[in-house]
Amino acid sequence: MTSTDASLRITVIGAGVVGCYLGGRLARHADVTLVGRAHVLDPIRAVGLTVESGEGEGDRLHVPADALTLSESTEPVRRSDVVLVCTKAGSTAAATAEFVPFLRPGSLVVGMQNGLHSADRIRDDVDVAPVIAGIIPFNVARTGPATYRRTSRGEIRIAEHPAAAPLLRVLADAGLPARATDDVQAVLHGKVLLNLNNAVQALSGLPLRTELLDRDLRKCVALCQSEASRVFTAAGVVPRVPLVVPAAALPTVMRLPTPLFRRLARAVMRVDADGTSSMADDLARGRLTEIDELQGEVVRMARRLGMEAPACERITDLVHDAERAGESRRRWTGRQLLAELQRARRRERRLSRARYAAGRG
Ligand SMILES: NC(=O)C1=CN([C@@H]2O[C@H](COP(=O)(O)OP(=O)(O)OC[C@H]3O[C@@H](n4cnc5c(N)ncnc54)[C@H](OP(=O)(O)O)[C@@H]3O)[C@@H](O)[C@H]2O)C=CC1
Ligand SMILES: CC(C)(CO)C(=O)C(=O)O
Repeated sequence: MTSTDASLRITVIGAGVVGCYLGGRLARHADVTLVGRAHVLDPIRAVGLTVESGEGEGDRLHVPADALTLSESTEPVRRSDVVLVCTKAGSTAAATAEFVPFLRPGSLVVGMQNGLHSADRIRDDVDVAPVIAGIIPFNVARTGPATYRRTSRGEIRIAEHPAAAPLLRVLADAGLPARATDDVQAVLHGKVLLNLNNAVQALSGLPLRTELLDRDLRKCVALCQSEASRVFTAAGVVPRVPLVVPAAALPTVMRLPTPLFRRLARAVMRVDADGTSSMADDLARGRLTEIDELQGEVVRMARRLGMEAPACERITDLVHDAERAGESRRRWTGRQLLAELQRARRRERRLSRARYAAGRG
């Protein structure tokens, strides 16, 4: 532990793959409590928590169970300096309602979820403490009952706030590159651009690496990204993509459509052969996904601006279909999914020509 921040008390609300990875890395440098479900905490109670990055032996940490506080109730928030909210978007409101009664003035709440509005929504329900956004740019996978592996790289971003300084210090002590950002909206939008890949990967049912090696699936992601980029530009946002990735040469098979896609691919190509996105994980476990915060958010923004985002809209519908279908959901090949998105775009172009003609007639 560092002498300065050893006493920083951090509670993770929603200890799943991201929360356990962060908690495990931070445990030697802060007083960490993981609040989560029994199916996640019991294996940790039994054997301790292991976190690794797959980047060498030295990067594997074992945290004995008694070096953490593990709780199924949010009551430990009562003594927290920092609360990291790591639930999925759909569980955030309920989780916030559970921890807010224990929140003490002077603590800091950080919403770590993907999507644009997580911190804003938490802030609506919190009046005793500042609530800021944090962005996790890397992917984490559960590789054993109590083992969590970071499968790609990137620097955590935390919205600039004076109360965030101790958190940034312990993240650095824990070897988790992290930086304050003065334009968190730009980074949140940049992260959404990367996460547009999640739905394509989840619909394909392929591991991330295999998905990114499929030319047609890459085109599907690029279609969504180009729609989103147009919408974000129209909204006056210049997204900052939160990736710090060495410019490693990509496999030659990957002739990639956009510079943005190349950045995603460089990060993800370092992923384990069978790494998947958080959305695939949700579908596999029969849970609702975060699609409404990703492609769904692009569609909502587009509508507000009088624009269309047909590929994002079609993907949103397909992921909702997959949520409903459960195990019998369709696994889309690249060719099928690309044809589906191109059809949606052609349909939209026809409609827009008809609207234009009707407007002139
Ligand atoms: N996985 C990844 O690699 C990345 C994920 N993210 C983002 O981080 C966020 C978290 O993702 P991830 O870690 O994958 O999600 P997980 O589903 O793995 O973890 C969330 C955990 O929180 C639990 N939970 C929900 N509500 C409560 C509650 N009220 N009290 C206690 N526990 C609760 C969930 O249980 P239950 O399932 O029972 O609801 C689940 O176990 C998401 O927004 C995701 O998009 C960002 C970057 C990478
Ligand atoms: C895998 C990645 C990087 C994008 O698909 C991700 O951020 C996630 O799993 O949420």
